[in-house]
Amino acid sequence: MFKVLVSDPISDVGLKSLIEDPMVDLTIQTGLEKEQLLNIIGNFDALLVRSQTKVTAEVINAGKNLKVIGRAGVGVDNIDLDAATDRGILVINAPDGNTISTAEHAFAMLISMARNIPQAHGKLKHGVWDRKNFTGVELNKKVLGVVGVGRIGAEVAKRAKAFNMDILGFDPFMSQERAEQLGITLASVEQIFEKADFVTFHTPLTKETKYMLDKPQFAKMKKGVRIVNCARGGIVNEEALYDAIKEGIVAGAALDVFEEEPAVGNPLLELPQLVATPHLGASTEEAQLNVAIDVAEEVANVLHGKGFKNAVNLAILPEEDFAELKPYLKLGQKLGSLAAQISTGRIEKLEITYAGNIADLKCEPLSRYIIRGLLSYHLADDVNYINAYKAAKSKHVEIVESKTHTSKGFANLVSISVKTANEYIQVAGSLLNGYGAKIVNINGYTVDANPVGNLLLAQHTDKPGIIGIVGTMLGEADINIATMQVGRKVAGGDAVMVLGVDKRIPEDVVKKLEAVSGINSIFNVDLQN
Ligand SMILES: NC(=O)C1=CN([C@@H]2O[C@H](COP(=O)(O)OP(=O)(O)OC[C@H]3O[C@@H](n4cnc5c(N)ncnc54)[C@H](O)[C@@H]3O)[C@@H](O)[C@H]2O)C=CC1
Ligand SMILES: O=C(O)CCC(=O)C(=O)O
Repeated sequence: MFKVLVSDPISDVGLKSLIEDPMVDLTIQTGLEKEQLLNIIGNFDALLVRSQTKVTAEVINAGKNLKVIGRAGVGVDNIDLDAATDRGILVINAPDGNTISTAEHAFAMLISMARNIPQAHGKLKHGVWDRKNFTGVELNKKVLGVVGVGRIGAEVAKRAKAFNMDILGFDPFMSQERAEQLGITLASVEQIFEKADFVTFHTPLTKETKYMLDKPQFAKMKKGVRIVNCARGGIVNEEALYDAIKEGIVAGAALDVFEEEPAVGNPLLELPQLVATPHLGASTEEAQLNVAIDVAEEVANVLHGKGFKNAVNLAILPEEDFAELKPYLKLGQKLGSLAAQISTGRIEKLEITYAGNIADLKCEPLSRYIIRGLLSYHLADDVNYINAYKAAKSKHVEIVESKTHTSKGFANLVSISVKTANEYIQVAGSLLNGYGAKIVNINGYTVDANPVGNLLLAQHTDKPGIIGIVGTMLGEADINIATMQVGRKVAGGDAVMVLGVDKRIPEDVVKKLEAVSGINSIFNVDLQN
């Protein structure tokens, strides 16, 4: 008998596959206090949650019998994935079932904000017939910027087309062809922020998207811009949004998500320009039924040892598949992440070459780690070891793998080339006997860098003084340089500098470094995870 606990309100019709399973003993107990959950979780093989239950490391460690955690929805930010992975507990989600509901909610928020519907409704309910203070704006012919054109962003764009809006879109994986299909003009995030009358966010919260709309970006926006965020709190910096509203840059904001939830007491709620809902994007009968069906079926499959589609972590790696490759896996993931962080433009193709003695191994598991490293920089937990090839296919990234015994003097060499719409990036790494994993080549320059922590990568002209200036600027910003590597092809030509630094370099320091004469580009690379 499998014991399954449902600890958040999840549609019971959707749970039918579990309720009717003779091998499943289902307990539905919502609103549990932390201590209550800790006391009972040890009895269960599976836990099903929405977003209220905080599945912390403490809960996971108390779940001695837990085999699977199911999230009825997309985001898994309420589940400690590392703790689950460490314990070999599979985490699955239901990414497709709430797309339409969330897109409709974002659109409802956009229209209510444009026409001041919640504010006017509130006044009328309190007996005030106010027709003077609620003049709105039309959507017709306005520029809508869609940041993140995945499942939900694409549905929002379709709806905006029906309202005759001009749509600018940015997504690191959106091709020209896909943009044309959706009637979207491809634009950079900077262009969107500068040109849009409305901006709506539909990305996950990642290191890259955290505070992507902040004070410097607000300063460049059109006066009177309106902002929608129905994705995740923290994509828009709330403090900066508050100031931008007060300064009259932002005419309205519609938020379904907040940096801290429940957002009761949030200062933004005091502003009349704010339209807010308490994380209701997926709260429709249809979405809740869909996600419940998806997650219940997947959990039942896992418990019965059958196949499943939507794993979020790497809990069940078949060890025998990768025993010999194990030392390379982290290196592979870091090479993928490095390539993602130093490339610009839509990723179109990933070529992986295994050279030297690694060419004799069955390298598919390593390729999965490389793909994961490359794609997860943008897709966060949506891509993992299990779905890596599928995620690449769904984002139209071509994967080409090859092997050779010619390894440029290294016993083993893992090289990856990433073709984007703008450029061609190459990085390579090796496991060096006695030294561990190293990045040994970046865009044709020989380097010797540890694939860990924070790196500063500068492409520059090989001339006296540059290294000193960089060192001084970092010193002034209180950033300690742990390691330093310089590579060049010819004296006086193009060169690359790779610095290992003890903490992430703030964006204002990066901007100053970019302005140094002789420095062509700067990348602030994070290889911590
Ligand atoms: N308010 C709510 O109740 C709900 C909120 N969500 C949120 O909406 C988000 C989007 O969901 P889906 O569309 O289903 O996910 P998705 O994975 O289909 O789309 C996300 C898109 O964001 C893109 N992206 C990543 N980094 C980016 C960047 N820096 N700039 C521009 N685009 C970037 C990705 O390439 C991807 O195409 C989820 O991550 C979740 O946090 C999802 C469902 C309900
Ligand atoms: O369960 C919910 O209502 C939250 C939905 C959500 O934010 C998600 O699926 O990412």
